[in-house]
Amino acid sequence: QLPANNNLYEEIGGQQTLSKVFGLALTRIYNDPIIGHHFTGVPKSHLRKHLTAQTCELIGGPCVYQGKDMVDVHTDHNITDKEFFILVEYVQGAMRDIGLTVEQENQILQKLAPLKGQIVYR
Ligand code: HEM
Repeated sequence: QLPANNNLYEEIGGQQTLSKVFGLALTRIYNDPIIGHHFTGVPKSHLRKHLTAQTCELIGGPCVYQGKDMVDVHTDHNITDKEFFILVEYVQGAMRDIGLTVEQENQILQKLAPLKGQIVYR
């Protein structure tokens, strides 16, 4: 682990908070009638771990994402723009429900948004 150095990461309560956010978001995502089917056979704990580390790293926390390449894991799913936004809304809703401020929410979403090009189907 690298030393922590980021205000946003510290401010929200670090990995513990991120893990709660993704735990809640993934429960909802796995049950969603439109996007839930993509996750059949994918252990929730696996995604939770990787999403937490990836987001921690993106907001300057002391984590190194050790999951697979974003294009490689998503390409076979032919994910649409609409599906992407459905998932992001669950992440946003979970941040709200866990108690992050709208400003913290937006700062985190701004870091996730640029990944869209690697996730949606072209
Ligand atoms: C900001 C949006 C997203 C982020 C940050 C993200 C991130 C990730 C990460 C970190 C993994 C784990 C990689 C690994 O296994 O090493 C993953 C896997 C996966 N993602 Fe996403 N993802 C996003 C959007 C989506 C969307 C919109 C869908 C589908 C509707 C989706 C479907 C999947 C599936 C099905 C897997 C598992 C693939 C497999 O293990 O074969 N993702 N994603």
